[in-house]
Amino acid sequence: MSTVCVHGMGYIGLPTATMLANYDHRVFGYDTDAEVRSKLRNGNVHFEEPGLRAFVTQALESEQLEITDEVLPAKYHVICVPTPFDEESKEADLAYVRSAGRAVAEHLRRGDTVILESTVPPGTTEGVLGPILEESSLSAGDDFSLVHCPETVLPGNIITELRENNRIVGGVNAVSAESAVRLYESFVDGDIRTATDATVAEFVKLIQNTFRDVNIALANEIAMLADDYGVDARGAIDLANSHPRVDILQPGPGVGGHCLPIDPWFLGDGSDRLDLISTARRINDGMPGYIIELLRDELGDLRGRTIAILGVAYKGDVGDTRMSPGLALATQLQRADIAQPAATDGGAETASGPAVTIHDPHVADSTLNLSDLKTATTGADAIVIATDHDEFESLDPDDLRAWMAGDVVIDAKGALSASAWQRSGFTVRCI
Ligand SMILES: NC(=O)c1ccc[n+]([C@@H]2O[C@H](COP(=O)([O-])OP(=O)(O)OC[C@H]3O[C@@H](n4cnc5c(N)ncnc54)[C@H](O)[C@@H]3O)[C@@H](O)[C@H]2O)c1
Ligand SMILES: CC(=O)N[C@@H]1[C@@H](OP(=O)(O)OP(=O)(O)OC[C@H]2O[C@@H](n3ccc(=O)[nH]c3=O)[C@H](O)[C@@H]2O)O[C@H](CO)[C@@H](O)[C@@H]1O
Repeated sequence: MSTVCVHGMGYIGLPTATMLANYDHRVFGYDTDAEVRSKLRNGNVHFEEPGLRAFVTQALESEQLEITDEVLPAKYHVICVPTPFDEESKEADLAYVRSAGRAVAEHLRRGDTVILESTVPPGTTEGVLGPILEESSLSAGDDFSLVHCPETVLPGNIITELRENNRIVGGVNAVSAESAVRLYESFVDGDIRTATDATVAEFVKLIQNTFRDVNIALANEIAMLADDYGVDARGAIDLANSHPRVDILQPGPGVGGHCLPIDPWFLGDGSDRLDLISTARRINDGMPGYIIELLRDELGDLRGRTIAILGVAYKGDVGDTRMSPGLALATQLQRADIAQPAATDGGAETASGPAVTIHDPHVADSTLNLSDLKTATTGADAIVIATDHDEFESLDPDDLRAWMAGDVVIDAKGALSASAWQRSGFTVRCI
C-alpha cells in the first residue's frame, strides 16, 4: 500500500481519496478551501452523492484518510482540481492545475508519481504540468512519473463507477504508466488500458464527452423536427433505437454539468477544426430558447406572466447546478428583450420579462430564490419541467391545476404522463 496525496476534495477528488483510503492506502486529502476541509473533518460532505457520506465516514474513522491543511509528501500525487472554461477567451482556465503543480513541485521526491485526473486540453500534462513540476529540478519520466488518467464517473453513481469503469492511463513514458496502473489496480475492477502517451489519454476523454454532447444535439434537433411534423419525439427515438446499430440519446432542455458543455471546446484549444462539434454545442445551448418559443406558442406575449421552473439541477437526482439548463432558462426568460417575439408594438424596448419562480427539491443554494412546490406554482401561468428528478414523476396534476392560474406544462424531460396531465385539464408540450 502507498501514501497518496489527493489535491481537490470535490466531486472527483473526495470519492477518489475515500476509495483509496478504504482500500488501505494512507491518504492525505488536501483542498485549498478551508470551509470544505472543516466540513469534511466533521464528516459532512458538501455536495449530494448517494452513499458518499457513509463512505467518507468509514475512511475518516479508519484514519486511512486525513484531511490536511497543506500538501504533504507522498508516493502518489493525484490532482483533481477544477478546469473551467473561460467563456471570454474561449480557453481552458488552467490556473488551478498550475497552482496544484507548483504545490506538488515543492514536495516532489525522486520515485514519486504525479497523476493529473482533471479534464484538460490535449497536451496539458506534458506541456503545462510537466514543466511546472520540473521546477523541482527533477525530470519527468526519469526522476518522477507523470501521467494523465481521465476520470469518467457519472455523478449520481460515482462510487460504483469508480470501481467498475474502465480506466485509461497515459504516461510520459512506460515507467510512468506502469506506476499509475499499480495504483489503480488496487481498487479498479474494470480494465485498465494504457494509452501511447498522456496527450492521447487527454484526447480520448474529450472525444468521449463530445460523442455524448453531439448525440444529444442530434436528439434535440430531432425533437424540434418531430414537433413540426406532429410526431412524438421520444416515442420515435425509442422505435428508431430498436435498430441494432442506432442509439440516439434523449432530447431535453439543454446540456448542463461541469463536463459535457465544456469539454468539447477543449478540443478546439490546439486546432481550429471544430465544426460539427461547435454546431452541436450551439444546438444544445439553444434549447432554453426553444422552450421560450413553446411558451410563446401557448401564452403569446410573456410579459406579465408567471413561469414556474421545476428543476434547476443540471440533471435528475443530483444537487449540482453548474451550467444548469433550468437556470439558463430562468435567466433568458427574465431578459426583457426575449419577452416579446417582435417589436410589433414597440414593446421589446420597454418590455420586462415574465416573473420566474423556481423549485428544486435537490438544490440547496441560498443565492437562488428557491421556493417550495406550492409557493413556486401558485398563480403560475405555465410550468416547465427542466430536470427529471424522481420526485417530479409523482407530481399530482390536480394539485397543480388547483394552485396555478394557467394550464400550460412544458415537459422538457419526458418526466410526466402527458395523457394524465391532459385529463386534468393541462395543455402539455413535450420535448
Ligand atoms: N464532476 C464530474 O462529474 C467530473 C467527472 C470527470 C472529470 N471531472 C473533472 O475533474 C476535475 C474536478 O472536477 P470536480 O467536479 O471534482 O470539481 P469540484 O469543483 O467539485 O472540486 C474541485 C475542488 O478542488 C479545490 N481546489 C482548487 N484548487 C486547488 C488546489 N490548487 N489544490 C487543492 N485543491 C484545490 C476546490 O476548492 C474544490 O473543492 C475537473 O477537471 C473536471 O472537469 C469531473
Ligand atoms: C461520456 C459520459 O457519459 N460522460 C459522463 C458525463 O457526466 P454528466 O453527469 O455530465 O453526463 P450526463 O448524464 O450525460 O448529463 C449531462 C447533461 O446532458 C443531459 N442529457 C443527458 C443524456 C441524454 O440522453 N440527454 C440529455 O439531455 C443531462 O440532462 C445533463 O444536463 O461527464 C462526466 C464528466 O466528464 C463523465 O465522468 C461521465 O462519464
